[in-house]
Parts: sequence; C-alpha cells; structure tokens
Amino acid sequence: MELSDRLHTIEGGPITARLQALSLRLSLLITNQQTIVLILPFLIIYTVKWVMRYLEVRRQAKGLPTISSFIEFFESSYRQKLPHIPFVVPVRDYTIDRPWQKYEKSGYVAINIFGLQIVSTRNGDEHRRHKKIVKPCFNESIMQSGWDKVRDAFGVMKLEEGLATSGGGDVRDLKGCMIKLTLYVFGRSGFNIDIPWNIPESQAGEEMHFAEALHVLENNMIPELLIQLWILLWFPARSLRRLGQAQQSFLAHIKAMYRSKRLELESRGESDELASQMSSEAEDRLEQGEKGSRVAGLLEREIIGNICGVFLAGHETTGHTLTFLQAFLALHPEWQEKLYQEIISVCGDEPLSYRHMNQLNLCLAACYETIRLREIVMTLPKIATKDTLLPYTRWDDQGNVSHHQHFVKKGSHVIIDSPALSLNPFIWEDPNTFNPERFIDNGRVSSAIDEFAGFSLGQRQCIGKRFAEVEMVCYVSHLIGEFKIYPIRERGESDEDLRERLLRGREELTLTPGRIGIRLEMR
Ligand code: HEM
Repeated sequence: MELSDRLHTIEGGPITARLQALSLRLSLLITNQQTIVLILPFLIIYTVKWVMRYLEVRRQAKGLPTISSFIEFFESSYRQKLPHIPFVVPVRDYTIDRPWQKYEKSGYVAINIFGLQIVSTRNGDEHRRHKKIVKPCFNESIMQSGWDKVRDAFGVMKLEEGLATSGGGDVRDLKGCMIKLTLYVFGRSGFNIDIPWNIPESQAGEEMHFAEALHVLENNMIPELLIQLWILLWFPARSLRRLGQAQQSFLAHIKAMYRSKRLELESRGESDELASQMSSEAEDRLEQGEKGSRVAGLLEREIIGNICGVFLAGHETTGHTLTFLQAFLALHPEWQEKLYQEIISVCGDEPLSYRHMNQLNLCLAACYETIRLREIVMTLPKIATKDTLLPYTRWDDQGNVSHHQHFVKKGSHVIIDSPALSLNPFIWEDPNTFNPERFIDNGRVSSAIDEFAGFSLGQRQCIGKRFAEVEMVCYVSHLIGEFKIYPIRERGESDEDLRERLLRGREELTLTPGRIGIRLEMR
C-alpha cells in the first residue's frame, strides 16, 4: 500500500496537489507531438471540470462574504510557496501569523470558497471498522509505558546533550532534539524497538535504519505523495532515489515489527489479541463489497497501514508541540515558576510518576495553550457526506452577534481552519497572549471547549490525544522540575525579534518550528 493511500487528509483532493502530480507525470510523457495530441483532450476536460466546480462552489457560497481563489490554497504546504496574486492566489490574506485576518476582511464568516464547513467523515462505516481496532491500543498500560519511556528518554537526552553533569547547557537544535525524544518513546512504548538517539546515515543501496527512513519521508512528503515508487527508485536525481529507498525501508521495518509482534503473541498463546486480524471469511465478504463495521477486523495490509499512520501522525505532532511549548516557557519565566510550584506541590520529595499525571493540571493546560497558539495540524479537511445546514455566527463592528445557517451540499469539500478558530478574538479573550489558565476551571484542566480544535473534535478527534498528553506532561514536568529555561538570543536581537524567531512556524505537513536553541540551567 502506498503512503498516499493512507494519508486521507492529503490524498483527499487538493487541486494543487493533483495538478502538480499531473504536470509531473506529463513532463515525463511529453516527448513528441503525438503524445501532446493524445493528452490534450484530457487536459481540456480536466480544465473545464475544474472551472465548473469553481463556479458551482461560488454559487453555493452566494450571499456569504468569501475570499475566492481558483486554487485550493488552504493546502498548507503550498500556500507559503506561492506568490501573492489578488483573486487568484491571495496568499497574503492567509498568513499564519494573523489567521483571523482573512475573516476580518471578509466580514467575519468562516467559509472558504472550496470548502463550506461541516465536521464529518467520508467513510463513516470504514472509519468505525478501523477505529474499533486501533482505539483499544491506546489503553492504560500504554499510557503508563509512555510515561516511563519519556522519563527514560529525558535521561538519555540529558546525557547526549551534555546537560547531566555541568549544571545544564545549551540545546542548540531543540526541534531535532524533540523529534529524537518522541521517536525514542514511540519505538519503545509501542513497538519494542530501540531507536538510537543519534541515527547513523546509511550508504546508498543499504537498507535504511527505521528512524532515518521516517526522517527522509517526513521531509519529502510532497514528492513522496506525487511520484510512484518505481519512478523514485529509477530517478536520476540522488535525492529522489534516496526517497524511494526510504519508502521501501520504512515499509520493510513496519512489516517486520508487525510480524514479530504476531509471533510474540502466538508464542504466548494470546491468539485472541490477534482478533484484529481479519478472518479469511470476513476478508472474502469485504472483497465482495460488504461494507462497514459489520465486517470485523482489518486486513493485514490495513494493519500495516495503521501502524504507519499512527507513526506519522503521532511523533512529529508531539515533538513540534514540545518545541513550541519550551519556546513559550523560555519567553515567559513567570509561567515556568507557576508550573514549578504546581510540580513541587503535587509530588513533594517523591520522584514524579504516572500517578501524578492527573494532578498536573497547569502543565497540561500549558500544552493546550501552546497548541491553541501554534496549531500543529493547521487544516482539518473533510467532505460533507450529506446535505447539511451549517450553523455560523456573524459579528458586526458594534459587537452584535447573530446566528445563521448555510446550506452545505453533499460532496462539498469542507476545511476547518483551526488556527483561525483558536485565535478568534470574539471567542478568546486576548487571543495572542500565552495564558494556560484559560484552560483551568475550578482548579481542573479541560480541553472540552468547543472552539478548541487542536486535536479536532467529534468522531474524528485525535485518537492519540491522551498518549500525547501523557508524553508532554511527563516531559515538561521533568524538565521544569530540574531546569530553568532561557532563550538563546542572537547578537543585537530585540525582545520582539527574539519572540518572533522562537515562535515562527513553517507550514509543512504540520506546523514546523525553525531551528531554535534554549539554555537550560539546573535549579
Ligand atoms: C500534540 C500532539 C498531537 C496533535 C496536536 C494531534 C492532532 C490531531 C488532529 C488535529 C487530528 C485530526 C486530523 C483530521 O481530522 O484531519 C488527529 C488525528 C489523529 N491523530 Fe493526532 N495529534 C497529536 C498526537 C498524536 C499521537 C501521539 C498519536 C498516536 C500515538 C496520534 C494519532 C492520530 C491518529 C491515528 C489520527 C486519525 C484519527 C481518526 O481519523 O480517527 N496523534 N491528530
């Protein structure tokens, strides 16, 4: 199975991505005029369909203030690379720094020309079938193991980054360090594999180490999704051949992990645990078109797909959030102090452990607040599975609020713009200020605020949310319990420039921090 089959949010049809794919393949084909004559009709049909779709969506959005564009520039990895062309590619209206700006300009209505809003799923039954298998993997024992592995990883980090003996030190590449940490944790708590802190680089033709393969894939998602594996492997450019090699190695590792887990369970006689593997009778029924949760279990390739999916969805998101969290804390020593007071009041002289997790409210609130201000998953693309009335709210300059509904036609592309939701000044008081306490109510932390979509909401909410929370709280409580964090300032840098640099995010598969450093000083 190819990566593009598994990444529903990307594969779901951004026009830009499809066009790129098309043009790439075309550029290989256009060798003579005959080929051009052959492909021209398809190109014309495609263009006409594209224009018709645009007009249809404009018709649907009639009456609503919108920012319109011929391409789906919400697709995050593209919009930063495009030039600003008014009406065609209004990139500047979609800045990550002021995501709310586009709604201000368009009259405070959250509607995108190529996606009217609805939270739903394309394949309800299919999704339920997968969720039934994947969800139980996130049980209490995995949470406990996640906590212990983060604590171990923190110990390794202190050794490897030279923080253990000299009363602290500089972490020059914080993002890289957090990616190593989350990979270490993921490998050990989920799959019993050792991912070394420093990953050795493989030679051409050699099988890549798991972590190296994952790293290459994540940094090259766009060509990865667009170009077939066999083309990658034969491509003259070394970087693309390496990408093909990474894809092969990654899948080989995942398959090996899966099979060794199967053998382990079988040898322990825990064949019930393998109920997730679909029976051959159920497999036949599925192949014959029986849909949905009535067919139990997953095909082997689906299980492997899920493992890949969880890996890709889980470690970078958490790693980047932790990087931004430390940047916020470095800029806000007063919050470090508040977190420290919470940590010592919760654990006293005891070492921190998983049983403290549910008392570390402010630590968890700081993670939510980081995600609110730096939404790691920037867009939540969906497709409306039925005709729906979408409720929306309109505000005017006098602060009057009125509620309306808009008809969303079945099949519409629907994109939730989570950064704009999180910074909506009509919902969040002082939205750009780092204030974890906004998530605390009666002394308890809660992310159950409708407007907080950092982990998405409803049926498709992040399945790894609790695991991510455990990882982040464990890390930050150990870090703040031992160290004070300071930003590393560049020569002559003003406070404002420092803040801007530390919190800057690049829109890639997820919102990616830059290469920033921090200084840790032992308490
Ligand atoms: C701070 C860390 C994380 C953030 C901010 C985050 C955010 C999200 C968001 C917003 C979605 C919904 C995407 C959509 O609807 O298009 C999602 C889905 C998902 N996440 Fe996470 N995530 C995080 C950590 C994790 C971890 C640690 C795992 C796994 C161990 C994970 C696994 C998944 C999976 C499998 C889905 C798809 C769920 C489904 O479609 O039912 N995530 N995540």
